[in-house]
Amino acid sequence: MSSRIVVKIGSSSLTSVEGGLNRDAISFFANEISNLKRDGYEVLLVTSGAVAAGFRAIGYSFRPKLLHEKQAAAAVGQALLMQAYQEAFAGHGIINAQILLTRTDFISRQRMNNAVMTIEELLNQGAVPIFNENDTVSVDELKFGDNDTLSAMVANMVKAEHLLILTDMDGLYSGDPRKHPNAVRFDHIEHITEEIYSIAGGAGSSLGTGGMRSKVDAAKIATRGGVPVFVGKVSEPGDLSHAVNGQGRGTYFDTHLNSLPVKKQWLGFMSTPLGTLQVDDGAEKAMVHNGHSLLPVGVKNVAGHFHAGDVVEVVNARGVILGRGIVNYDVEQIQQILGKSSTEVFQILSSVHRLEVIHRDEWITLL
Ligand SMILES: Nc1ncnc2c1ncn2[C@@H]1O[C@H](COP(=O)(O)OP(=O)(O)O)[C@@H](O)[C@H]1O
Ligand SMILES: N[C@@H](CCC(=O)OP(=O)(O)O)C(=O)O
Repeated sequence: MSSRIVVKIGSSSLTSVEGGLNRDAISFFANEISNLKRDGYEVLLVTSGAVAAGFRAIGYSFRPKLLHEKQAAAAVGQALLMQAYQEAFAGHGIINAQILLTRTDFISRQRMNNAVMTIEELLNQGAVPIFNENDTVSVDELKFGDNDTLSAMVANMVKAEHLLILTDMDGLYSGDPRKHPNAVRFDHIEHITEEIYSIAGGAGSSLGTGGMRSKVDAAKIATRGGVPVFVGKVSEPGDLSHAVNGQGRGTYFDTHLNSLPVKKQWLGFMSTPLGTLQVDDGAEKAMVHNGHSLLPVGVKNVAGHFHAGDVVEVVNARGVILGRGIVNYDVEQIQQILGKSSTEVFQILSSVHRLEVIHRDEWITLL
């Protein structure tokens, strides 16, 4: 299998504030991507810009704010976006394919497997698949909202070698450079800490959506899935190859993990937790640092409405989220056995299927 690169391009790099596509930018990126293909990489493109490309064409003077207006603009703009890419890539003899996804597609293992099979075949045939969110059918709470998260999920799904998130800023700075001119750039980030989150602000222009915050979110998802991430600017010929080779103008988020099995990707980033377990310091250490399962004795509190087999979030004594797991008991059972030793659990419950509250094979650390 040749190396796979997922490239995400934000609205701010493709469109103008007045609305409409910047065709020069599109042909520049098509050129950069075709060079990567020539170097032997398989490239998957996640592109934003449908709303920005379509809102003028459909008759709005400003980028719309209401959901149904944005969806209408995106429906118009998506066709314009694909047309522009197809024209630009055709000049390099490259065929494109359009793939529109929503968060629910990732929640369903079957839909995800189908998507993976289609993508594998497209890559086999030498095509460059182009992804965007399926804005028309996405509903508020299910929306990716920005395509940064989508790009991380795609990168994990196809086990990419790199995720390159391209934007109008050359990396993550110690503060938004638009507001803090003396901010300095991070070249490498080993671990995404709370401090990194606190400096990553919102969108810098009326074109973008998630700003650096959603890019850090995306970097967290991808690096947890074993995919290293570059966030930065690609505006000169050769910049995209430099970004792949570690010499890009931006910030690199390192990963020390191997690619995550699909089941754990689902558990960590696509599942919906139905409850929360609070654990004590001993259980935190056992689960997070020693790779052990969670036993009833380590559980301090429980909240939510769930049954055995559902996903729950686990927090430590200070309320910090440690990860997610599939729970082996109903909430009512946990209320009876929290803090109890294994012997007591067998005395309290009439039948115990598995002693662990969460087995280590059904757990993902998200710190
Ligand atoms: N700490 C930070 N470092 C760099 N940029 C930041 C930071 N915090 C916020 N930003 C803003 O994030 C913007 C990029 O995100 P966004 O506008 O959503 O672009 P895109 O459309 O490419 O996704 C930058 O233009 C910048 O103003
Ligand atoms: N799906 C939307 C993406 C919205 C958006 O602006 O995202 P981004 O520029 O990546 O922050 C579109 O194509 O307009």
